[in-house]
Amino acid sequence: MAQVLQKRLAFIGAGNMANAIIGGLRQQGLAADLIYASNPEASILAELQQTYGIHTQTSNLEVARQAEIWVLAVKPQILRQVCQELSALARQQRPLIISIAAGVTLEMLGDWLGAQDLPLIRCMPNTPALVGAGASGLYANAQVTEEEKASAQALMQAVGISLWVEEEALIDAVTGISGSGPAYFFLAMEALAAAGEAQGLTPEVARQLSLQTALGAARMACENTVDVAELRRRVTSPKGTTERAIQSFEAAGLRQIYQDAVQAAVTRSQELAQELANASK
Ligand SMILES: NC(=O)C1=CN([C@@H]2O[C@H](COP(=O)(O)OP(=O)(O)OC[C@H]3O[C@@H](n4cnc5c(N)ncnc54)[C@H](OP(=O)(O)O)[C@@H]3O)[C@@H](O)[C@H]2O)C=CC1
Ligand SMILES: O=C(O)[C@@H]1CCC=N1
Repeated sequence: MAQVLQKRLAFIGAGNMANAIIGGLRQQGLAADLIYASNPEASILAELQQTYGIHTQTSNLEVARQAEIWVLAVKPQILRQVCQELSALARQQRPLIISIAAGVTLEMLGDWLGAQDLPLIRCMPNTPALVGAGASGLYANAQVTEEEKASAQALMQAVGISLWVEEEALIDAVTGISGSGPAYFFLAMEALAAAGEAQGLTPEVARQLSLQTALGAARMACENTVDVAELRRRVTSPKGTTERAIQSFEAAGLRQIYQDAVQAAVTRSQELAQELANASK
């Protein structure tokens, strides 16, 4: 965090993911004065300004001009246009540019920014950054210095864990596991609460039991040195209730369901890259 504290950050695009990172950074005590954000919609910026006290502008260029680190946080389909808008400034100012867009490769970013020799990082964060429990994967191009890597690492570590991957293509895997992953667990919580209602619990009791169980299990898994499979076994009494439930999950092919779902997300990330490459031609 100390490294990042000295750098000004510009978030280009202030939607869900930028909000989560900014909120997490503010909660961790990063000075509001060091954070800038741009978005076309002024009302979104007014809310951000009010909640977090950061600098906001509708102009991407104005915000980018202020910062040493740019976080490109627009939808993949908008990123080309945004990069082209920022390309001259990027070449003149040479900030560290971190893209969080799913599917957009470093090569595409370089093309769109008009230079392949800019320091670029692909980062795949997730929304639990908002509560300091994010998980990010990072990959840097050869132009990124060790000091810049440390800044990116410090930035993302301020809002959770941050891990480097060895090949750029593995960012697609990170997207399928942790980028999209919070939604998988939210779905599990929804489904467990619905099952509770089906068993006669009130919606509120079912919701609270489902959420607290998810929180408790996640905390035990993260805070314990014991393997998760062993934690599961400790809940599963021989001939007891959990055993029946786990048998039901296994019979329904839950492990394969996870493999297929992650593969679907990874494939979509690769498809996005292809679609964006085709659109650039
Ligand atoms: N949401 C998530 O959990 C994760 C998202 N990501 C990646 O983060 C990126 C953003 O996703 P997310 O936050 O969900 O999307 P959002 O749509 O919530 O945020 C994108 C923001 O960019 C704004 N925007 C649109 N055009 C421009 C422009 N020309 N210049 C500046 N800002 C613009 C949008 O404004 P408006 O709404 O007014 O158009 C919107 O507020 C994506 O590339 C996604 O792949 C990565 C990891 C996780
Ligand atoms: O759904 C998406 O495409 C983005 C990327 C990872 C999470 N949300």
